Amino acid sequence: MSSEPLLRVENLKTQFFTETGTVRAVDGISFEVNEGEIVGLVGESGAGKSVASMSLLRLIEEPGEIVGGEITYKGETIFGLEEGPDGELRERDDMLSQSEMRERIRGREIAVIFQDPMESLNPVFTVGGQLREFIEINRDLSKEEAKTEAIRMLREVGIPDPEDRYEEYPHQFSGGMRQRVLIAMALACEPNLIIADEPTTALDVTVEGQILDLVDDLQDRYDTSFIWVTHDMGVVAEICDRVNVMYLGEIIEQAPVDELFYETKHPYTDALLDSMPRPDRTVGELDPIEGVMPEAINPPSGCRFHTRCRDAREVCTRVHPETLEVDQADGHPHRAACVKHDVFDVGYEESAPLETGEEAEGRVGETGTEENADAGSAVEEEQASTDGGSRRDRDSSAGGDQQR
Ligand SMILES: Nc1ncnc2c1ncn2[C@@H]1O[C@H](COP(=O)(O)OP(=O)(O)OP(=O)(O)O)[C@@H](O)[C@H]1O
Ligand code: NI
Repeated sequence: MSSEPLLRVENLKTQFFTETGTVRAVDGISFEVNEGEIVGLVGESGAGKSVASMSLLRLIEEPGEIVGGEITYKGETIFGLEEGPDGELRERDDMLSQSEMRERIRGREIAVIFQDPMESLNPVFTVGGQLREFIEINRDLSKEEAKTEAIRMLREVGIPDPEDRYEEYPHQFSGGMRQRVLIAMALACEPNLIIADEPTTALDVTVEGQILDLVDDLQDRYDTSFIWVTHDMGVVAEICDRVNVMYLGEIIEQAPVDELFYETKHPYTDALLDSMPRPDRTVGELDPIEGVMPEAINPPSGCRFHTRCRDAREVCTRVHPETLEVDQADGHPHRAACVKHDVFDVGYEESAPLETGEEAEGRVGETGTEENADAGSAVEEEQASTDGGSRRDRDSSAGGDQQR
């Protein structure tokens, strides 16, 4: 991509400082959103998708904090740190202020749609009234103009009889209709970017399909960019142009959508795809991912996925892989954080296969690992980390992070 991306996220880190320790919810993620793109953020529950989304709008609350990295939107700094005279990291001067975020960015430039419309809609006011007020405040229109615009938006997102439905309360709308209202609200200020955090998860498949079609259609017409958060690879396939796969606070694979599905480079993505219902397979063939995702408070050493990985070898317990470019597709990089790829060059081929999951329990898995022959020539050096440094020195107190 030649032009500057709309949004650029570099090495973003968000942590929660809890009584039991530091939760590294987002741990150094980098990605971009270009004009008019739908970019997926996919991963299991707890991967850090929502925390990442909220960080982009600086909506992280105590005990959470963005502790590192940079967020740039249209060349402006949403978040950025620099080293002060005392050597401490501090917020950069060019970082947008809280009031600029509130008045200029949130809603107007970057809007959010949440999973549960009932949390975003007030049950005691009419749907139309809430939409009208939102438009009135954010677009400096008169009450009458805002009402006309609200009805137009309701029609635009496929609410039948919008003049009548305008007067109704949220509980009189179905789940799918409420979600349409939230999409109308997000679109109302014609933002350049909409962050949608699992907005269709609570809906049945047919309604979900309708909403995804609607978004596709609106995206065409308004050229809005989206960050689409989901745990569902089916949704990713249907709607995304490019995808970021998250595991335990990290983006472990990043590629254009077809490339991700057909040229998968990370075993976790493979496992996610295998666990997804597909028309060419019966439900009986579904292969759920072994085990559960470990706690973000004390992630495994080395590659965080090694405890569940079919391809894990001894080296994976020691080397923490960066997310490196392993291929190109349609002018976009295909990045993956798995040392089995040659660019890592840490001795994966020579390393002894690990016994994980069912193999460790004595039942040999059908995915059986490759030849054992040359195993054992361990590689000592660790992959140098390009860690941008954290704002506070709290990192070291968290424990369980010996690999950095
Ligand atoms: N307020 C908080 N205090 C402490 N830990 C938190 C807080 N909010 C989130 N976390 C932790 O941050 C990690 C990432 O959570 P997040 O909600 O981003 O996951 P997610 O990928 O959105 O999952 P889901 O699919 O369930 O929505 C989890 O380990 C979670 O427990
Ligand atoms: Ni979430």
